[in-house]
Amino acid sequence: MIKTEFNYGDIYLVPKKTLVDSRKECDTSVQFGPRRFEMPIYPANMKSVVDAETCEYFARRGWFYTMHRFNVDAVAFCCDMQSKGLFASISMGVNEDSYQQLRELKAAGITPEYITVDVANAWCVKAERMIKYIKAELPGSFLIGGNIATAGAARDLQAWGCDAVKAGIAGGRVCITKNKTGFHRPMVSTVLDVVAAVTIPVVADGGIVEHGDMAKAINCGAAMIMAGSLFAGYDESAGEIVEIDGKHYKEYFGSASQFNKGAYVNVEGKKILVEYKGSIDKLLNELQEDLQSSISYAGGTSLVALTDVERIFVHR
Ligand SMILES: NC(=O)C1=CN([C@@H]2O[C@H](COP(=O)(O)OP(=O)(O)OC[C@H]3O[C@@H](n4cnc5c(N)ncnc54)[C@H](OP(=O)(O)O)[C@@H]3O)[C@@H](O)[C@H]2O)C=CC1
Ligand SMILES: Nc1nc2c(ncn2[C@@H]2O[C@H](COP(=O)(O)O)[C@@H](O)[C@H]2O)c(=O)[nH]1
Repeated sequence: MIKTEFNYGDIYLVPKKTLVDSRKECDTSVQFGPRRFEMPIYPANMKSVVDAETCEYFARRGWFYTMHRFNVDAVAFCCDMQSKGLFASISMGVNEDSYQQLRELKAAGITPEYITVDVANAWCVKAERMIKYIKAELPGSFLIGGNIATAGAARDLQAWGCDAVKAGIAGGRVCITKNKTGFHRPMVSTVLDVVAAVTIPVVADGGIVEHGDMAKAINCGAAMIMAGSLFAGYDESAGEIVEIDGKHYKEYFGSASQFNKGAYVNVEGKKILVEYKGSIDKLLNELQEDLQSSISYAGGTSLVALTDVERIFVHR
């Protein structure tokens, strides 16, 4: 039997009576682990999206962030953030270089507030070992495990010790996993399944195209949303600026791209150019305004209202 599954573009939310006098009354903040953040969306832990400056910018603004894990000195990064009174949120892989970084953090007495285990398919023995290791060695860190795309994977990651899971396989803009391996699940179906399977928060990762997709992800039960291409075209994004025929672009490349890996081995990502749009401040304000508006259409004053509206599937 072939199942029908849905992406953000296949669904819409049905409006309720608005009860606030202004969209400004709608509160977009979210509790995620030990902290509360202004918005439930944050930039992807990719080298072409975030660097140390991006992370500091988001943390100072009261938004969540996660530093990527590619050639990063985790001890130096965490020390720098924490010495500035900001939280430290880092990523780890599943190989020896990541175990080494974790040993160094522990030896230096540093506990990052957040650690994300970042692999393509975290429903695997190497991620299981890493998740259990982090929970044993740095139990004070809030541990996000990803990525996964099914209820079974979500249950296992919770059982292994994750405090949150990150859901979304092969739905990203620079992803070529589905082309090269045949594996993928649309985001709405992924998030609904994963959320129903666990009692820990779920991060919906990838595939955000329209601002309204934030409300749709939350409607499906996501606590947080990770997005790459949405944040890639700005001054504060990490990618390089490229000029072609007088027009400016920013590089956006997958973590499993040849460009990021430095070799054409197990490549499951590509590099693209996205339109350069200047300062990110305008985008962040607009995302917040749009989400406030979504909450008002849901008839509420906070994000929880979005989980209690009817979801319709649109056949195109
Ligand atoms: N969200 C998504 O859909 C996807 C995201 N990515 C991103 O790309 C980056 C690289 O991901 P990833 O390749 O997992 O990380 P790494 O390149 O760090 O690989 C992790 C380790 O796991 C092994 N490994 C990776 N994939 C498999 C597999 N399918 N079967 C068995 N062993 C495997 C690798 O060995 P070996 O290389 O020898 O197999 C390697 O030792 C990450 O940042 C990830 O988030 C990549 C693809 C999909
Ligand atoms: N299949 C791949 N997925 C990747 C790669 N690098 C990152 N990613 C995933 O994409 C999202 C961002 O998606 P977007 O639609 O918001 O642009 C990111 O968070 C990762 O989960 C890759 O090389 N291959």
